[in-house]
Amino acid sequence: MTDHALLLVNLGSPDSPQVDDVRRYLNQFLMDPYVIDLPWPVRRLLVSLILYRRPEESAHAYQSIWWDEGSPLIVLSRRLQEAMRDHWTHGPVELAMRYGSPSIDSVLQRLAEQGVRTVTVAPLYPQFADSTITTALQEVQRVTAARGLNLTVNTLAPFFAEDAYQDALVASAKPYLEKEFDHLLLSFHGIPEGHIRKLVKDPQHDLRAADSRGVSPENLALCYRSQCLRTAELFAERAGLRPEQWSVSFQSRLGKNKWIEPYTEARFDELAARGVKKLLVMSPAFVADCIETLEELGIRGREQFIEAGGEELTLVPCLNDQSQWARALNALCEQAASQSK
Ligand SMILES: C=CC1=C(C)c2cc3[nH]c(cc4nc(cc5[nH]c(cc1n2)c(C)c5CCC(=O)O)C(CCC(=O)O)=C4C)c(C)c3C=C
Ligand SMILES: [Fe+2]
Ligand SMILES: [Fe+2]
Repeated sequence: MTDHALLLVNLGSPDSPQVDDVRRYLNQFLMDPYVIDLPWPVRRLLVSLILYRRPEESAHAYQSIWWDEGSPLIVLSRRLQEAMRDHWTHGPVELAMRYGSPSIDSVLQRLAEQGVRTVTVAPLYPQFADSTITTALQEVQRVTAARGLNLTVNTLAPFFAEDAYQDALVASAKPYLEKEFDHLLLSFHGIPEGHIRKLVKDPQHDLRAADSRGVSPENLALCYRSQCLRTAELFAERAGLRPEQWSVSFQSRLGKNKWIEPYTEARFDELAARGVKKLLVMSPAFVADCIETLEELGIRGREQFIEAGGEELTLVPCLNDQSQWARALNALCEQAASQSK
């Protein structure tokens, strides 16, 4: 059977690190109602205000991490796509981006024209959030309906607790954990608390909880923050870390709303003040390195930590196209494909 495609979906980057391309990308990204969940006129006004200054700042940040081949996120996702071609035997392996290019629209149309009948969609996010997974799957549904594509679509569920993913994560971090370090910070991308409150109706659910132990399966399935905590707890257990050796934080806050805590920026200062000199940082919300890891943590975060009295910040690379991760992802996608048959 060669008519069953695997479609990897990631977030996407600007076409170039120039201000105009960054503005266009940010406009598409931030006007997504799953990202800024305000009524259209208010969202338009807010995004226009953000676009007054942000494109220049972000372009500067993108320029500091851009590679000759392009955006690290796209280049690394392409490399993963190539690696997956050695494993996925049911048809083509494609890559699409939720924002920018290659768009979900262009890739699904091409697959349908090639005679593909079934698509297993793999959003490349270990944890669930409306601003990542829901919006990507909605776009797949929208395009399929709008273009009248005759495609059966099945999807890979959030995989933060899957053994194959956790094993790959531990294997990727092992060389770093074997060297001397004072503390491991697991920094996840943040989201506004309101995004979680909208999904988790249980008023008892604690968005400030220090761990995910008391969380019910129903709340865990909808709460991005609890899933991040659980990702870290499972990782630490497998990696044999003691509780005082690691902690969790959330980065990339945008705007004035309350985002999930603790904030990564605050943790850098606290850890340095506590005497941590050698800090390891990993980001298990991303499967590919991107501006958030390379610039926010690797450049700005390092500067901040060292100014606060730290000595060394080492970034553990994301899973990228590591062979154990490609095998693990294929096994997870095979499961997703067979469960839907
Ligand atoms: C882990 C997954 C992600 C979640 C959840 C998420 C939510 C989210 N993001 C923004 C705003 C921005 N994010 C930006 C970059 C970016 N975000 C993710 C992933 C998640 N975002 C990735 C992989 C990237 C990197 C893209 C790249 O090209 O490398 C940016 C752009 C960069 C910048 O200007 O800082 C913004 C803006 C919001 C508002 C949000 C939840 C509501
Ligand atoms: Fe983001
Ligand atoms: Fe960021």
